[in-house]
Amino acid sequence: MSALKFAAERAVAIHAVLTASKVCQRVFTKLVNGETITKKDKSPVTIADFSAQAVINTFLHNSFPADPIVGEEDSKDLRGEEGRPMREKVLELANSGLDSPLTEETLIEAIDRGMYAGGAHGRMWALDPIDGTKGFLRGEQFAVCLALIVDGQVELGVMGCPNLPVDVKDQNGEKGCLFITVKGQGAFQRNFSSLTETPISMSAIQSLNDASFCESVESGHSNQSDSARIAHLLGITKPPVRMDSQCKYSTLARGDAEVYLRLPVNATYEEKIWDHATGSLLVSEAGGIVSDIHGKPLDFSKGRTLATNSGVVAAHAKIHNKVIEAVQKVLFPDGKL
Ligand SMILES: Nc1ncnc2c1ncn2[C@@H]1O[C@H](COP(=O)(O)O)[C@@H](O)[C@H]1OP(=O)(O)O
Ligand SMILES: [Mg+2]
Ligand SMILES: [Mg+2]
Ligand SMILES: [Mg+2]
Repeated sequence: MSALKFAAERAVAIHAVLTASKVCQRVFTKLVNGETITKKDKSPVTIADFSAQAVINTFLHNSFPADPIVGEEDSKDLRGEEGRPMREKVLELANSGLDSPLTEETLIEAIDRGMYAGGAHGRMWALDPIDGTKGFLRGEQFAVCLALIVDGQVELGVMGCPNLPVDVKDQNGEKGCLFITVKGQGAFQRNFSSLTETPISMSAIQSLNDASFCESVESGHSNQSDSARIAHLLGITKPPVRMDSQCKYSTLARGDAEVYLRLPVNATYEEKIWDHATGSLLVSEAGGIVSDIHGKPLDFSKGRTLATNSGVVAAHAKIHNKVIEAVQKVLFPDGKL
């Protein structure tokens, strides 16, 4: 029997994401002053974001040295005298997850290996070292997300969700889930603590009345009043499941909710490829459809952003059409785009 496609990449990605997730867990709830800064775009970044990117980029470079990486973070804020205090903390934290320690120089190099511009040709990795940094800082959900993109198509995705309960019905039980998917090979979940992978799939609900939908905690990331109107139009009665990060996609993929709405709050924001690559493949391999608000597939070939898409709508394949109809009715009542 020949090995499954991307078996080597899958194994490396699992090891890299699991190690980085544990690095993040090490400082989770323990961040002190000087370990979080605000980026130019006003979003937060912590020593854990930088360390997780350094760790994953190092694993990728060791195994696939020719592969470029589109990663969210860069080393600007860690450079020079001003960046020294944070740089030293990032170095210590990153090295806690690596067998061969990085130096200050190789740390910066590792982080900046994520500056690739993306595009339509060849292999590249997309990395969000901590997706949902705001959730991480609040002590809630966040995800370490890594995907392999080949010629603009997402082929593999691994997501670590350190704070996600292994079983949604046991919110106080074990936490720490790893989600794994390869195109054409299905979607799987395993616990951080075990090697056993279990296939997951979306729930096949009969009626939208029974559905629940996920959206961002942050009203600045997704329009929550539009989503309430869409849910009402669809006959959804359950309150929204608000959750940070791509944990929303894994929540759908394992059947704990049926619809994910990410509705633009302004006309200029372009979604980033690392915010959707892993999650969207998980959902489509679990039986769902992921598109933008117009029903158009997400296009990962346009560079670092989903420049030709607007928002995200994910749902079980059987109801995706209906959800798009409702989204269009609410967002474009005159039929104009
Ligand atoms: N205006 C915006 N619209 C949509 N997403 C945004 C916006 N601003 C930031 N984000 C991104 O939303 C993601 C978190 O989504 P969620 O709210 O679903 O957890 C982050 O990756 C964040 O990017 P960044 O990492 O640059 O802050
Ligand atoms: Mg993100
Ligand atoms: Mg991030
Ligand atoms: Mg960020």
